[in-house]
Amino acid sequence: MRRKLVVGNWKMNGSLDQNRLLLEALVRHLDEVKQVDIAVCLPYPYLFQAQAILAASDIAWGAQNVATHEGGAYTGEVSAAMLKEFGSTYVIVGHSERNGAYCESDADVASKFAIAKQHGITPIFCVGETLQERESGVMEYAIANQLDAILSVSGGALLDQTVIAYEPVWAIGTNKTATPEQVRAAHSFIRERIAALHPGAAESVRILYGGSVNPRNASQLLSMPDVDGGLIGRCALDADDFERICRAACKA
Ligand SMILES: O=C(CO)COP(=O)(O)O
Repeated sequence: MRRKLVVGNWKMNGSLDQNRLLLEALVRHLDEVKQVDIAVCLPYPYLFQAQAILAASDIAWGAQNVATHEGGAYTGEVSAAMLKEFGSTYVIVGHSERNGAYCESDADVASKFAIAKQHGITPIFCVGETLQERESGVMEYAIANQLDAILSVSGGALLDQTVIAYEPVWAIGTNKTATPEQVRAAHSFIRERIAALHPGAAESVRILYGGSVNPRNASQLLSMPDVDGGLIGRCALDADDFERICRAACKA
């Protein structure tokens, strides 16, 4: 039985003052929510602050990206070892906002995934189709390609105990949530694809849905078969909304 996981992706939002209020509110609101795992992935400069405020709680924290290299002359990059020093449990890799704007390749994402695992950080690997791919009927092909990039570099065994987020690009930040049936179909496709290569990993990997999840649609989306939680953008920036989504996940 997989435990549900709800992760807030704060993206490039926050300030020391805003974060303190939000993190302290999350600690208070979520103190008694024990049935699901909860985490926030915030911008690098605030990992230290998250560590200070969340360490005594059950809420985990992590980053939104990681370097493909261990260290050295890579201006502007942040290594997995550095994330680990600040207590990061998770790191998001392959988010579509990075693939598009920063030209991250499948090979880059596969390296990030592998290096995070080597440092004991759980990668949250994002996959998902564009609207054009869905409308032209190649959605499964697109997702399979993204998955295979990881499977070919890391092998199925590395997927054990990791997290995949299905985030249809057209549903991110748009209020166009995928329907429960679309979510179910995509999640079951992802699990079957992994099972074909590595049945053990397919059972343990948690598959989250991300894309315009809010307190009103969370119960239905998160209770679909093969959905093991959510990756939440905008609604993770509001303590009440995030709490309601976490509570919905408990009942899902
Ligand atoms: O990109 C997302 C999470 O990684 C989803 O963002 P929204 O929940 O704001 O649509």
